Amino acid sequence: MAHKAGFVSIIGKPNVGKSTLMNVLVGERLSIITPKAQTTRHRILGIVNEEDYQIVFSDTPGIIKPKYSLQESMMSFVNGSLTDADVLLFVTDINEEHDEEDVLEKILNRDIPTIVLINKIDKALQEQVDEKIAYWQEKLKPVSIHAISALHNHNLDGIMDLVLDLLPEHPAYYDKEDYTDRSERFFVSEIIREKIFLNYQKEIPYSTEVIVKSFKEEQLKHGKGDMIRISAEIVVERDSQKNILIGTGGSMLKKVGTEARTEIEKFLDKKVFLELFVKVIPDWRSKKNYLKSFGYDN
Ligand SMILES: Nc1nc2c(ncn2[C@@H]2O[C@H](COP(=O)(O)OP(=O)(O)OP(=O)(O)O)[C@@H](O)[C@H]2O)c(=O)[nH]1
Repeated sequence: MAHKAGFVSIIGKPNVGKSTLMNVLVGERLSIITPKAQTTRHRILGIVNEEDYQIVFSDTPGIIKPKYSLQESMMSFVNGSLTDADVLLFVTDINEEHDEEDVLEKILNRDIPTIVLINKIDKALQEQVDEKIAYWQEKLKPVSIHAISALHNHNLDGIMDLVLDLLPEHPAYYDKEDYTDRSERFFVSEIIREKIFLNYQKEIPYSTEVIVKSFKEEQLKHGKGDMIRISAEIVVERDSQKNILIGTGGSMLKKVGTEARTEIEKFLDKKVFLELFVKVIPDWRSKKNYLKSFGYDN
């Protein structure tokens, strides 16, 4: 049988469940997930390899009207993923009344086969589901529409086969051993960022970036195996944010550090020693040079 390969972009508004879906489809916990909108800031690839195919999924930031440079970069990642997509998985949340015009603007007239996934139906009535299916059928005329729950892995069964049908014959784009394009360092910084999204409110998560400064493998004494020593910097925009991040007597930062370390140990399957520092860079989200050095130059 001929080999198939291609790019499948997962797109939609913030918080609809794109990262949850990608992790289920790829079978790895690659993208971080939080109840807050705009958790995903980059385009992250999740690769599914079999002998006769390679599907390269892209998780992308939720589509918004950008208000500052960081969000502009986030939207350029979305545009990039639309340029090379062979198939689109458009995810929409059945319970949220998003204004989807900006999404439609991006995907209509592109001539990319589109599958609509109406997500979070575990929280909806059948009537609502039927109504939304009719709505999206009329609006997008997609290849097919599925009412799913990514969180509960419900109704996802046929989607891989459908995607595969739509992919062209092509050699693999990536090594067949790879399951992502990102480094361990990147995932470590994402896990720390996830814990910040989960532990702080209001503007703190959105004003924060995490940079892994060092990542060193060390031998434990007495033949007890390896450990990884990681040092990471948490960047915020103002002194007041730094104080909140650290918390009274360092309590909050300690909590974030412990939660992150536990998760990083699971991810790397090694013992980890994690050190966190907080640094203020005024207005970094609007400064092109910082955005570039943090990986947002697209
Ligand atoms: N009830 C329910 N919640 C879900 C489902 N899928 C995802 N969620 C929740 O929705 C929230 C957002 O999920 P994400 O996967 O981070 O959403 P996203 O679209 O990647 O979000 P952005 O990073 O803002 O683009 C999380 O709290 C998920 O647990 C679902 O099928 N049912």
